Amino acid sequence: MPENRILYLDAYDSFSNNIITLLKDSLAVTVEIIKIDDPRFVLNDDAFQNCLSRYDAVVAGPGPGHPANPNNVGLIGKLWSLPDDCNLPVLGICLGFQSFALAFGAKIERLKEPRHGLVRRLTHCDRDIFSGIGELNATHYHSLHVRLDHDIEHHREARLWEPSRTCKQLVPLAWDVSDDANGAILVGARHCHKPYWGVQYHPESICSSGGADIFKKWWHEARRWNAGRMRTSVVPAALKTFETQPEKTIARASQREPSIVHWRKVLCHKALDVPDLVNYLRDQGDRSEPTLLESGLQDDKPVNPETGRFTIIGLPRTGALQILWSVKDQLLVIEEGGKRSAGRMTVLLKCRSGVNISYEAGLETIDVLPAEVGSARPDVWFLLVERSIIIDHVAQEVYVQTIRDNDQTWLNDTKKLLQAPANHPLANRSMLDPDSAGHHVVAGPTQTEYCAKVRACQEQLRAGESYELCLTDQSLVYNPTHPWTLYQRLRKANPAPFGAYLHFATSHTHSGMKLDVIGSSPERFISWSRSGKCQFRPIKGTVKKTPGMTREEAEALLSSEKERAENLMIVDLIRHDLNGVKRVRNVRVPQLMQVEEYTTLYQLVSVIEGDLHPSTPLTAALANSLPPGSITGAPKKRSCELLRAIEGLGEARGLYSGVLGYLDVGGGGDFSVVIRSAFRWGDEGDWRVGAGGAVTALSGEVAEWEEMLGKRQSLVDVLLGSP
Ligand SMILES: C=C(O[C@@H]1C=C(C(=O)O)C=C[C@H]1O)C(=O)O
Ligand SMILES: NC(=O)CC[C@H](N)C(=O)O
Repeated sequence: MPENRILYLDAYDSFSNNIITLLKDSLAVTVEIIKIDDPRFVLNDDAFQNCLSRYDAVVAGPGPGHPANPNNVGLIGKLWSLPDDCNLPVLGICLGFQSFALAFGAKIERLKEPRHGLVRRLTHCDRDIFSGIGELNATHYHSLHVRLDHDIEHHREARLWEPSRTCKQLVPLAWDVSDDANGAILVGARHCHKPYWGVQYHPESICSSGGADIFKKWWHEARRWNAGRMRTSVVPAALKTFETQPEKTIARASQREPSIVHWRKVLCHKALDVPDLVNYLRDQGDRSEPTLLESGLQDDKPVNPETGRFTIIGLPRTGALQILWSVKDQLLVIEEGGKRSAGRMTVLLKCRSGVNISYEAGLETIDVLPAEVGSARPDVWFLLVERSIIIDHVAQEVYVQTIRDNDQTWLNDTKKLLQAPANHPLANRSMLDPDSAGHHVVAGPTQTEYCAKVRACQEQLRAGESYELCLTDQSLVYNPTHPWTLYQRLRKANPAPFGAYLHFATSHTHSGMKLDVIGSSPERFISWSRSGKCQFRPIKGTVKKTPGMTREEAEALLSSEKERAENLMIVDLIRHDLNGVKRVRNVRVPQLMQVEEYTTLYQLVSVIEGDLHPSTPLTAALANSLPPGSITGAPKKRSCELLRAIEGLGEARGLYSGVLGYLDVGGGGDFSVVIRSAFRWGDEGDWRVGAGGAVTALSGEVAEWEEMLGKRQSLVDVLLGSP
């Protein structure tokens, strides 16, 4: 274990874990994290100073808000006035840098045009922490900036590196002089004699270059300063033993023992027709409704063979085990065979089954209060599925599987059924029921309202409260037609890698709860293999397919700075979520911003992967990453708080923008983001269709409105019975 210790002060940013990982990887140090509002230290300076004495240096992190607001900087604000004998080296990043500069006389001003996810070439002094760094691309995430009152226009370039008249203690180290709208922006500085450095960009971003080098140079300077003072960190013995304890947990790998699955491979005479098969299974009387997670096809090929390879038809038994969690009443219900009991929350992550998790359940994991909702709804709903039919659309194979003991008869009968030739009972069953009358739009946003919300988001972005906000809205559509009929229309209109037809219901007679879902999501949230390789595939960046639009044209539109910035922010955010999982290794980005084509839209998609340690539960990355970053914005916590107020739905987002998928009995799992989907509670007649998009400083309000319409269109068309 390395002896050197860095304290990271976390201002609730969504990139912190990337900084921490880069520090650990490039400096071979231990990094410990304290939140800026840690109650042990905010009102107790002695305790804070005592805590600092255990570290060799501090990194004061980025974050939302303004450095003059004590709630936004918390403990970071205390660093700049430490008594001399407590002083230690600090690197401030973005908000941390702004707090440093503010403390020594700089002004903090709003940029004319905020810079969120923009990459710029820096001009640096080639000295100090920038010495020998060479060309540097820097990703910026800020709305505010530090002004030293350099009159750049009227000075020779050499003056860039001298302190200004008003801030004599701050020595500039790097500038961005490429920006016509904002003028020269200070992006690096140090104190003239105290051990404080700061940068106004994100060295850890996937699109920044030289991040590790900057950290190494800073660390070199920091150690030199400590050596000059003969300062060493004091680690109490108790802390040392505490740190070695987690090693013991490695032996827990046995958690991954798979349950016993009985299965048969089926040789089919022709490709199975999924609706025919589901129709047949639905007619089989004594069971619950089949659950369908379908990989959509176009011209008999998977729409996306990477994410949409398998179709999984689940056949839950009547009275199957279900586990439900409700955020509003904090109630966990376990139901099996019609009987109910209460249990502890920890049961949830051990069950392997079909699962849906609402946006609000995700908010609960990041300590954000959800919107006030009228009635308690299940926010997590697990359903144990013992029998299933799996169609592999790539290898063109079909499997029948069960985890029930002594289920050979069912296995054999189902195999026979699937093998039978073309004129068997499965054929031609997918006649659609006629549409029931009376469907209509019940409620939805108007353009005026939506555009006002886009502007409200942009005001928060300009104020530095967020870097990107994924604004969404909900429309209600009444259509009493059977959901299965509606799903069959949807799968034709908008075949997607994460098609879903689900009917969940509790059997309890008094407060029976029902949920219908029809979905056509293009977006994988997370999948993980039994060996612990996990993958996120955020979509961010959308272009509507207009008649005659070529892929080249779509690529040109999606390569704009606005679309790339939106995507980059979410890539960095998801890297952070994944880097925050205990003992995760090798977080990487094998695909950065590639264009993927769907039925009605072109989208920009990135892939983030990492490897879970054998001692880490396989569900850890899922649990650590809710709600999905692509439907929140960044930084996640502050953005969700702002969205709650701006969206003002007076309603939960519910399953929309939550996640839906399965945990397989062997330990793997695959979850989509619930978008391009509709859901309906049994006690309400109306389908809820959510849609939205990321708002950045560069967004146009009408374009955002149109993007939202484009995203909800296929669902609204299906629900309104349009051809
Ligand atoms: C919010 C939605 O989509 C999300 C937002 C996207 C965007 O801003 O480009 C793209 C895909 C989704 O992550 C939606 O479809 O309702
Ligand atoms: N990345 C950051 O730390 C941002 C700092 C500050 N909230 C701004 O927008 O300028």
